[in-house]
Amino acid sequence: MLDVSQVSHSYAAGGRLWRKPAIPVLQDISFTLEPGMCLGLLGVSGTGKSTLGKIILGLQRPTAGRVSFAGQDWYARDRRARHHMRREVQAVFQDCYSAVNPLMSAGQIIGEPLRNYERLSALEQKRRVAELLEQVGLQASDADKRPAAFSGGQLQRINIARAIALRPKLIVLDEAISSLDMVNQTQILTLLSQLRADYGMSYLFITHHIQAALTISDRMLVMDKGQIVCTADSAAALMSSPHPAVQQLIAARLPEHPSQRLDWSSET
Ligand SMILES: Nc1ncnc2c1ncn2[C@@H]1O[C@H](COP(=O)(O)OP(=O)(O)OP(=O)(O)O)[C@@H](O)[C@H]1O
Repeated sequence: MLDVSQVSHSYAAGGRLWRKPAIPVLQDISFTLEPGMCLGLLGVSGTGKSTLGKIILGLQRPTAGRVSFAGQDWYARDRRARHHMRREVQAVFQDCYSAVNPLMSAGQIIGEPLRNYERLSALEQKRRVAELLEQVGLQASDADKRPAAFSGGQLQRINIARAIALRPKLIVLDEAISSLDMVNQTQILTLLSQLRADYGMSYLFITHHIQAALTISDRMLVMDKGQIVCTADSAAALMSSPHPAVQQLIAARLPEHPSQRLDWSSET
């Protein structure tokens, strides 16, 4: 469904008097994502995960390579076709507060993609928003509240409701749980797993949080300095990788007390 082929990207370095060489951020990235699958994209800060996420969302044209979705090249299509493609690929970002307009109600936020893509009567729109709110564990009566009235976890549920409103085929979740406390992280992961089971959507789950990736992903890719350095289909395969980038992610999440450490090597 999603085919990322030999994607490389460099950012222009600027420079006032003379042009500095561009800074390479991604090098020769290739992978596929099948329908209904969750692919975890792991790496420490600055490895290029968000840049890759933006390229996959159609927001950043790569310097080289091809991204195709359902057989269509994202960056070769005309504007109208891209408008249609955007319906199928949605996103949830880390900062749940800046992702919403503080002056809009939750109902307006969730209803925005429906207004853009579907011609619903006011009554039908209200019914769909109420349904979406309930699907993400909120209440229909929350539709009238503004973002300031919600906690971070609740607001991220609203962002998820907006992302699933059009029943997309793929959701790019870029550090979508990273700013939440542990209880909310667990609850949102459970919600995402449930929604995927219900609707068969695919996820690209971008994170530096190895436990979260292991919880939700069918396959994991680890990036280091703009390259994929490890591909793993199980926790055991990931945890046994000797690559320093993987070991760094593992070490970053180990609890201080040895008795609390999990024996990942026995997991499949
Ligand atoms: N618009 C931009 N212009 C120039 N350089 C950029 C731009 N966006 C990102 N970069 C640089 O590209 C590199 C990769 O950034 P990116 O945000 O993709 O990494 P990341 O793995 O998602 O990191 P983080 O988890 O901290 O967001 C970094 O060195 C960053 O400074």
